[in-house]
Amino acid sequence: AASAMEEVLRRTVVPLPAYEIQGKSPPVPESNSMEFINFYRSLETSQKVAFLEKVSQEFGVDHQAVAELALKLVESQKRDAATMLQAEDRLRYYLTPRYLALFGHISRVEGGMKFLLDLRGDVIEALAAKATDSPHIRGLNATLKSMLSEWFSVGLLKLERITWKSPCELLQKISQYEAVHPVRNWTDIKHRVGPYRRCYAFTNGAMPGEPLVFLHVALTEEITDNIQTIFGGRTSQELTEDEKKVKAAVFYSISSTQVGLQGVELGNYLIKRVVRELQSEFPSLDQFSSLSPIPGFTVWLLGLLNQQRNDGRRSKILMDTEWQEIERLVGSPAPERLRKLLSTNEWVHSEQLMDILKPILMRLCSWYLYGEKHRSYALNQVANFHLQNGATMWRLNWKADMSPRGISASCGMMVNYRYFLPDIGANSAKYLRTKVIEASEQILNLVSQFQKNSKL
Ligand SMILES: CC(C)(COP(=O)(O)OP(=O)(O)O)[C@@H](O)C(=O)NCCC(N)=O
Repeated sequence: AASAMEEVLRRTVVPLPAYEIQGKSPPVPESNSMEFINFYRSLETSQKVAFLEKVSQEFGVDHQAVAELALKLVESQKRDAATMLQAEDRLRYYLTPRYLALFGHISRVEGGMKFLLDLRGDVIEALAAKATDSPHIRGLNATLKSMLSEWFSVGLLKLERITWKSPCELLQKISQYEAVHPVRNWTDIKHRVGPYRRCYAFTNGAMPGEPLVFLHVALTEEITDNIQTIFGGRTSQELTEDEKKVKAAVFYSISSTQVGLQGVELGNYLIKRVVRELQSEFPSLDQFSSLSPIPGFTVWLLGLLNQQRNDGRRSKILMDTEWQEIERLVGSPAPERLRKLLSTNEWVHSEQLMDILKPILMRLCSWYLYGEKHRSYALNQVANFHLQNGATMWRLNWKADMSPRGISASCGMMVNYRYFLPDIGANSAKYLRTKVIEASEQILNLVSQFQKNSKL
C-alpha cells in the first residue's frame, strides 16, 4: 500500500515550479486531480490517515530550501530594499507547501470542491479522534482551512430562502441535516417553511443544491419563551402573513452541514445576513433573538449531585431548607431520590416538585451557562457560539421545551440569546478578548442567587 501511495503521490503532486518560472509552468492535466481523488476515495479510513500523513510530510514545504533562503534573507538585510524584498518574496514562495497547488487544481475540477471539504472533514475527525498527532497534518489542516475560507467567503456565497416550493431533495437535505430539533415528518418541515416562518441557507456555486449552513426563524409578535409555541399546530386561517404582526425574529435552529467548514464561521455570517434580509422585508421588525437549547445542563447537574454526595451528607448546592422541602415530597434520602427522579425525567409528573425545583434549577442553570468555563470561554458550546457572535445572554425560560429531549437535555429550560444590533460588534470583540459574558438583569440576579445559596 505504501508503494501504491508513493506512486500516486509522485504522479499527482507536482513539484513546486522553480521560483523563476512560477506561473509559467505548463497547466496540470485534470486527470492528475481525478487520479488523486479516485485513489483517496478508494482508501479505507485508517489508510486515509496514513496517506494524509505522507502527503503532509513528504509533499509539503522543502524545509532545507527554506532554511537556506532564510539565511540569505538575513544577509540581504544589509543590502538595498529591492534585494531584501526579492529575498523575502523568494522565501515566501518556498514556504508554500507542494500540496497547496494540488488542492488548487482539485478545486477546479467537477466535484473537486466537495472532495476537499470531505477531505478536511476526514482530517478534523482524525485529529479529534486522536488517530494522528502529526504536526504536518495540523499544517495541512490549517492550509486547507485558509483555502476554504477564501472559496467560501460570504461575498461569494448565495443566500437561498427555502420554501415549500423548493426542490424536494433540498427540503429532504434540510430535514436530514437538522441538528437541533429533529424533523419527524413532512408536516414538521412544512410548518417550518410555512407562514410566519423563514428558512435560509448559504450555498456555493461550485456545489449547487448543497446547503452549507441553514437557519430557521419564527416571525412573532414578541420573543418566544418556549419551543412548543413555535412547533405547536397553528390554526389553519393563518395561511398568509400580516406583516404588522411581525415584530420579532426568533432563531430557533441553525445547523452547519459540512464538517470541513469548521472554523469558517458561516453560521455567524448567516445570522447577520438573515437579519439584514428580514429587516428589508419587515421594516417593523426590531427584536432579534435566538431560542436556544442548553445541551449538557442535566448531565452537569447530575454529576454535581453525584460528586457532592459524600458519606450521606447533603450536597451544598441546595440549602438545607430546600432539601427539607424536597424530602417531604420525595422521602429520604432526598439527594438519592432527587437524582433518580431527575435522571429519569420522573420529576416533571409532580407539579408540587416542579414548583419547588423551579428557583433551584433556574439558578443552577444560570450558573452553568454564565459561570462554567472551558478555557475561560462559556463551557456550553451553544452559549459560546452566540456570545462569540455578540449576542447577550438575555432570558432563561422555565418549561420552555417539555419534550422528552428538552427535559433530558436541560430540565426543560431554554435560553434566549438576544441580538441587540447596535451592540453586537462591541460585545463580540469584548467576549473574544476578555471572555466577559454580556448578560441581562435576570441572568445576573439568578447567578447572584446561586452564589449566595449554593456552594459548589
Ligand atoms: C452552531 C453551528 C452552526 C456553528 O457553525 P459555524 O458558525 O460555521 O461555526 P464554526 O464551526 O465555523 O466555528 C455549528 O457548530 C453546528 O451545526 N452545531 C450543531 C448544531 C447547533 N446549532 O448547535
